[in-house]
Order: sequence, then C-alpha cells, then structure tokens
Amino acid sequence: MQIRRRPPNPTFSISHLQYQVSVPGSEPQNILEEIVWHKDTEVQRQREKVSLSDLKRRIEIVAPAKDFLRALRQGKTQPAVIAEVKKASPSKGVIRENFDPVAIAQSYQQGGATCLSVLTDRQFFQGSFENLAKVRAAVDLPLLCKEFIIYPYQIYQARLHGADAVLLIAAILCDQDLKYFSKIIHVLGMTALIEVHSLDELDRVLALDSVNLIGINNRNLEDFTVDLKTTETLYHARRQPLQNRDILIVSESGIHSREDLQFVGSVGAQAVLIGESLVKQDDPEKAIADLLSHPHQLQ
Ligand SMILES: O=P(O)(O)OC[C@@H](O)[C@@H](O)c1c[nH]c2ccccc12
Repeated sequence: MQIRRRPPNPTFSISHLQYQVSVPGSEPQNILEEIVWHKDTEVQRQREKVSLSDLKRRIEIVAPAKDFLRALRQGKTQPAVIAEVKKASPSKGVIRENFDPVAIAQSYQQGGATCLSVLTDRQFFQGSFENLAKVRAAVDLPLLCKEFIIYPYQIYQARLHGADAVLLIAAILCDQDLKYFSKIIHVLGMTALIEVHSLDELDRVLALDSVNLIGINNRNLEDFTVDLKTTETLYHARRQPLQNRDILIVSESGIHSREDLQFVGSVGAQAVLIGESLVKQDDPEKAIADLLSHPHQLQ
C-alpha cells in the first residue's frame, strides 16, 4: 500500500477549540491520496445520517445480487465487455455533457455489453449511488459499483443501491482489509473485483484465498499515465498461478479501438472495462457494437 489513508496533520482539541498542526508532507502526494482523504470525511458524514445498522436492515428487502463473475465467464463476446457509466474523471474533466446515466446504460446493453460499471464517487467523478439505483431499475445486466472503498459501510451502500459486484483497489487497502472486505462482499452475495497496477500488488492479491476476479488497471492512478502493456506484463509474470486457480482477468482503462481490445484479449484478459471511449460517443450503442464487430464486417 503506497498511499496514506489519512492526512498526517494531528488535530488537537482544547476545550471547544480545535488546532490543526501542520506537519511536513501534509498535502496529498497524488490524486489517489487526495480522493481517499476526501472519502474518509465523506463516509463519516454519511454514517452520521444513516447508521450501519440501518443500512443492514434496509438491505434485507433488496433483490439478491446477480452473478457478475458467471456472466463474465459466459461472456456474450470474447473478451467480455464491462461498459462504464462515467460522466467525468480527474484526468479528463467532464467527458460527457448532457449525461443521462440510464440512457447510456440502456444503449450499452443494446450494443452488446456483458456487464456494466457505474461510478458512484461524487467529488472526483460526478457519479452517485442514485445513478447506480436508477441504472439497476432500468437494465438487467450485472452491475459493478465503482467506488473508492475504504470502509465496510460503503459495501453495504453499494448493495442497497443494487450492486452485484464491488471494486476493491489494492493500492488503497492493506492485506487485512482486502481479505475482510472481500469476505463481506461474498457474504452479501456479490463478487469482488480486486484491482492491481503493479506486480507487487498482484502478489499481495494472489496471497489471499478465494480470489476469482482480478482487474489489471492500465492507468497509473498516481499520475494518470496509461499503458496497455501493463496487462501483458503482469499476466505474463504470473500466468501459472492465474491459470491454475482459474482467476479471470479484466483489463481496465485506456481501451479505445478494436485493436486495443484484441491486444489485451491476446495477452490474457478475458474481460475488459471500458469507460471514456464509449461514453464520449454520441451513440454509445453503435460505439460498443463497432468495437465488438469483426474487422471483415466493417464498412
Ligand atoms: O475511461 P477508461 O480509460 O476506459 O477507464 C475505465 C475504468 O477502467 C476507469 O474508470 C477506472 C479503473 N479503475 C478505477 C478506479 C477508480 C475510478 C475509475 C477507475
């Protein structure tokens, strides 16, 4: 884990006064740290409004989760496509004005996506749990909740709003949290997609039991550089354990063309996660159908 979960500034309270002591390194080192620090206060605030036990009670009447992993294994296409409903990102700003999450999700379903991913982070991606719930009500495909999970509370929020799978980012969670959070996701009937970006993170994840779905993020979340070879390098380095344990690999980010799709498919990815290149098209249905069509079917 390279990031610090909280700012190093200790806050002292004397009577009713609060003093913040500034220490060196009190600014976030990178975007991932900034997001996680913000998330920490955001979740504390939400917890004050709705307690964890309330969330757990509300979940009891939610329809059971769909099998995200099975859908990917039986993928409509090879590789299977997880299409992402994403309005903005810290690296690109607003990707799509006139953003209608339900219309986009429906066109992805029509165009041939196997599963969908819905960004729920508000501050940095302009997403929301409301979007997740709206998409859940409008499409049948299994849904991934794309969130920066640092507390179990958020996993229950995801389930409440209709998620079938939840992203866990290895770079922001220690081994114990990865293990514990995966267990909660499983107990709630959902699938954990554990995201890695380096060999070190992949090895940490492979050291856990019962891992069946790993995302290799081609984007470095610390500086936003994208390199599709990340999928090739990591898969190649650990091909044996990945194959022996029948772990399904999702290649995430930076996929813009059929060539990109074929490349990551040829180096071991059985599924891909695509956001920006689909969301920015006027007709996302056509965009996804084009991406999935074979070259000889063009024109
Ligand atoms: O828009 P792109 O480059 O196709 O990427 C989609 C997805 O992989 C990306 O949104 C993503 C991958 N891991 C994340 C973690 C948090 C937020 C977002 C992400």
